[in-house]
Amino acid sequence: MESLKDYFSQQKLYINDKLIQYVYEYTDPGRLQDAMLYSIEAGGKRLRPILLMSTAEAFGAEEKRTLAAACALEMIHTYSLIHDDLPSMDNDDLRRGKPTSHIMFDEATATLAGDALLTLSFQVISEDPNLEDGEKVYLLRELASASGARGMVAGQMHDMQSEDRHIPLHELETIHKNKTGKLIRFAILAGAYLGQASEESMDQMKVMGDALGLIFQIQDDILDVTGDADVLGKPTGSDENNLKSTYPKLLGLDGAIQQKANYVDSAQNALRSAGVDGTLLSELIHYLSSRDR
Ligand SMILES: CC(C)=CCC/C(C)=C/COP(=O)(O)OP(=O)(O)O
Ligand SMILES: C=C(C)CCOP(=O)(O)OP(=O)(O)O
Repeated sequence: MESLKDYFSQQKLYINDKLIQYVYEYTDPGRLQDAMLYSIEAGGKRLRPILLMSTAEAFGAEEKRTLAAACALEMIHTYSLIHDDLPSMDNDDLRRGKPTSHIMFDEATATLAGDALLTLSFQVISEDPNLEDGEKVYLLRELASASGARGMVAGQMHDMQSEDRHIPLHELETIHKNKTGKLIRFAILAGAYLGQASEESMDQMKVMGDALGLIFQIQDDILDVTGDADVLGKPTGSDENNLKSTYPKLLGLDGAIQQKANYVDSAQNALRSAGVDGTLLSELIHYLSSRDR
């Protein structure tokens, strides 16, 4: 197999082309389209669509059947970052190594570009010619649930409400499971579903998806303390500045690293039990837990 880096670059190109194609196909020239393209083209590792497509591949799904869900997921993720950076939320100036949308355009345009990416995500799944109607309903339901008022949006609300106060570890974990974990869980779930995984395999993949979401967020918290803003493409130290509770703050840096290692074990165990060729996914777990992203 080619190296993980080559695989990533190849998948990224493929996903980027399709994302841009969708924006042109479903929007008209003008400021809104410019703002949507600006954030989509600003970069980003495309981890969520890559996870979705890699899981689908492990279960033998045809690649063309995975692209709409993969791009929809990245659109929702990109919208969430645009809104997360707004002055009313984290008030950040830099994202993906570039000025944030509200700095480049203005606050109203950034809000609307986020709204348009969110709604476009549901449109591209619902109109995809490679999916059966039942599959579309499943994907739309799971994506809405992962991103909505009991998913990512709930996590963001809870996160904001926890600023400036000490919260216990179980509460921090609930925030992360919703804010970051649910989209990552969707990537794994949707990939396994499109590959027609058995019920038993789906159950294991859900466990893996939950663990991976926490691994991802713990690493993000760690990098906010130890990372390099130039490598990350966003400021470091913002959790400290916004007085946010994080794993390193609650457990200390070593404790956070240990907690992450526990979740890596759970994710790898669940993957082994899923009865699938998990070579690539296993490498991805390792990559997500260790990379200077
Ligand atoms: C509905 C909305 C707006 C959801 C935002 C979800 C999200 C994961 C934001 C980034 O979190 P972060 O602030 O911890 O990360 P970063 O350091 O990248 O800003
Ligand atoms: C959920 C969090 C912690 C925000 C950043 O996510 P990524 O690290 O995946 O950001 P991009 O590569 O997509 O910019």
